[in-house]
Amino acid sequence: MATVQQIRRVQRADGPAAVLAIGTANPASCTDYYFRVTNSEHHADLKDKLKRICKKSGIERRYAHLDEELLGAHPDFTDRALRTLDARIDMASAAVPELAASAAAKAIAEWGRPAADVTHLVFSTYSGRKAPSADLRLASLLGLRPTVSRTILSLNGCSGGGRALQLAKELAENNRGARVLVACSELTLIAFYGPQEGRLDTILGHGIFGDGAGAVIVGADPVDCIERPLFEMVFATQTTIPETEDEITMRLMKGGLDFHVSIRVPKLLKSNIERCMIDAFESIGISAEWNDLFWAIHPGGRAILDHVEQLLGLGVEKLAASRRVLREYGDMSDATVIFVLNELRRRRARGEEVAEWGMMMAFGPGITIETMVLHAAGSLKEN
Ligand SMILES: CC(C)(COP(=O)(O)OP(=O)(O)OC[C@H]1O[C@@H](n2cnc3c(N)ncnc32)[C@H](O)[C@@H]1OP(=O)(O)O)[C@@H](O)C(=O)NCCC(=O)NCCSC(=O)/C=C/c1ccc(O)cc1
Repeated sequence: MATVQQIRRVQRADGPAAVLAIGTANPASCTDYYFRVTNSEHHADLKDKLKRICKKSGIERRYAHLDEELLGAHPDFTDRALRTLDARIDMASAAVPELAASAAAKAIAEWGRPAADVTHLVFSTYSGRKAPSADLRLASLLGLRPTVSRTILSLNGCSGGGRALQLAKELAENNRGARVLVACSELTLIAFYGPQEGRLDTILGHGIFGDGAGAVIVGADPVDCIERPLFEMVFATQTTIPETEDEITMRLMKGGLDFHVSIRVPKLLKSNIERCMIDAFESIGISAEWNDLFWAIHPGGRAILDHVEQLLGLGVEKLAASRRVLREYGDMSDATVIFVLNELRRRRARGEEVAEWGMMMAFGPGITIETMVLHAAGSLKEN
């Protein structure tokens, strides 16, 4: 008769969890219509503020599911005082898993194994308020098996990608043979409003947030000749900055998702992230020079990247992956860090980033800091 310890040993994977494949997707249309379609041309001061934020944002393009045609059919979305949450949730309930499915299909194709080999699904979105939720719809769109073990993370905001990847790491390392699909999918339609005096968060949101989905396959002990690890997931932690509950908030109201991002966020992160990084590397007994690492920092805004770069004395190329994702897509909340990992692996494949060890960080309401130490696996390949 086997002992419980022996059973546990057999249940656990031998090696560390690794990112085995990455896919991303965005809606087709770009967002450049805000003041025109919200009939707000008369808000000259807010228009100027949005221009100032856009100019300083480091963003050139963003994508949105809510295009002019859809908004034409739902003009009430511009007024946060109207009861539009149900209509927004209905729209998001269909579109969020569909966008996730486009990203996941690319990740599964790169992975090289059938979708039915996925054993666990971790889905993060702030757009849900329904059960069964987007994870089940995604499982059905992809043809995952009925025994797939699903977890949905809701309202984790921009740190949701980091949380989902950490959960995937734990699942993969504690269940021999597990293959975890992580999917993060966000559509800003849930929080789309016309400009309003005194609601500067809306202007900030329309300056920097965009729609996107990211998917990652995570597993330990890769199968030879089929699975090719990109990044090994070596160590992960979550930290909450004390007394910052009110700095980033999200709340579902009758008129949509009400969010607040305080102007203090970049400085609060600057004062707290280095401790998380030092603690992470000390826990695994590795001493790291910050410029010797590769970096996957959540680009929640240009100011955040500037603060991190300045604090750690990073060379200009070190945050290039985060800056490129910010420039091309904006802040897509929890999906963004997956885009950064995808960009990093492209840069590695082109020889533009050669560091062996790396740091991934995502930030969200709490203020929560998700930290993961990564190790670049040897067999990097282009998408
Ligand atoms: C690109 C920014 C916005 C501006 O650049 P800057 O170098 O700071 O420039 P300025 O200091 O001149 O600021 C330009 C204007 O932006 C204004 N601003 C500067 N942060 C702010 C501010 N949080 N509020 C509202 N005005 C501001 C600032 O007051 C100023 O207004 P004005 O004097 O009238 O020109 C920069 O501050 C920046 O990158 N901020 C980081 C934003 C940030 O904290 N992101 C992390 C959290 S993201 C997050 O939680 C997402 C939640 C989310 C929720 C819903 C969704 O659908 C999707 C996502």
